[in-house]
Amino acid sequence: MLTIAMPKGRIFEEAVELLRRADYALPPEFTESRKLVIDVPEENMRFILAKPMDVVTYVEHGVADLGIAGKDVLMEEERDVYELLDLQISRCHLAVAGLPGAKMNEIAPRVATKYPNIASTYFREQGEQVEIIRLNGSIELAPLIGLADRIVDIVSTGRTLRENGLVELERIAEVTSRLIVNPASYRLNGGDIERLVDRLAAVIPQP
Ligand SMILES: Nc1ncnc2c1ncn2[C@@H]1O[C@H](COP(=O)(O)OP(=O)(O)OP(=O)(O)O)[C@@H](O)[C@H]1O
Ligand SMILES: O=P(O)(O)OC[C@H]1O[C@H](OP(=O)(O)OP(=O)(O)O)[C@H](O)[C@@H]1O
Repeated sequence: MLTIAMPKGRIFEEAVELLRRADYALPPEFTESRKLVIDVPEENMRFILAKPMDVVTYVEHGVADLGIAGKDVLMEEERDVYELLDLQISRCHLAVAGLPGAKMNEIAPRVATKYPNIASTYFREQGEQVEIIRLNGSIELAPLIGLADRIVDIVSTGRTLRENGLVELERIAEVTSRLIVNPASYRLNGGDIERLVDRLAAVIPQP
């Protein structure tokens, strides 16, 4: 049996839709219950529903064979998992943003983000030394109230930036969700996993 860690939240619906398009008969309880472990015996599969940032942890520890995770999450923490497939869902990008015209503080430049590793690598590569301030959400607030000069965050429609009077300054990376696998499980269950990959690959929307 294959165990798949699914990200709750905004990726979930698109991921379920993709699996259904690939002909996986997911029961209604998938979208209609609060259950966190859902067995689909007809497919010899078990799904666990986790926070998006935690999916990689379940897969790395081998309690899930496979998982679906945003490229942003995979970039932020180097984990011992393989990326098998770009699912082309939940498309967005990572960007640097700030108040229009506002310069970085020359003495103590600060960047607020939910992605401290991505942000510090990016600014280091630009040759800029900045202090990274980690926040858990509402990142756009930071420049508005003077906590930071810049933010590094996800941009999708651009609405949150716009409605808060911020502008995108630099694009860091494109983000879509990926199918990831535990390396040991891949060696053990290669055949089953390849069949799943083939079924998904056949229905992935073209970029
Ligand atoms: N507009 C968006 N904002 C944030 N994440 C997005 C967006 N569009 C797609 N994504 C993808 O969705 C994932 C985040 O999903 P979600 O917002 O449900 O989780 P979360 O922010 O970790 O959870 P929570 O808000 O409950 O802390 C990201 O890792 C990213 O890959
Ligand atoms: O470009 P947009 O379509 O406006 O989407 C981008 C926003 O969505 C995410 O926040 P989320 O809704 O996850 O809330 P959060 O601030 O709690 O992270 C992200 O952190 C941005 O704030």
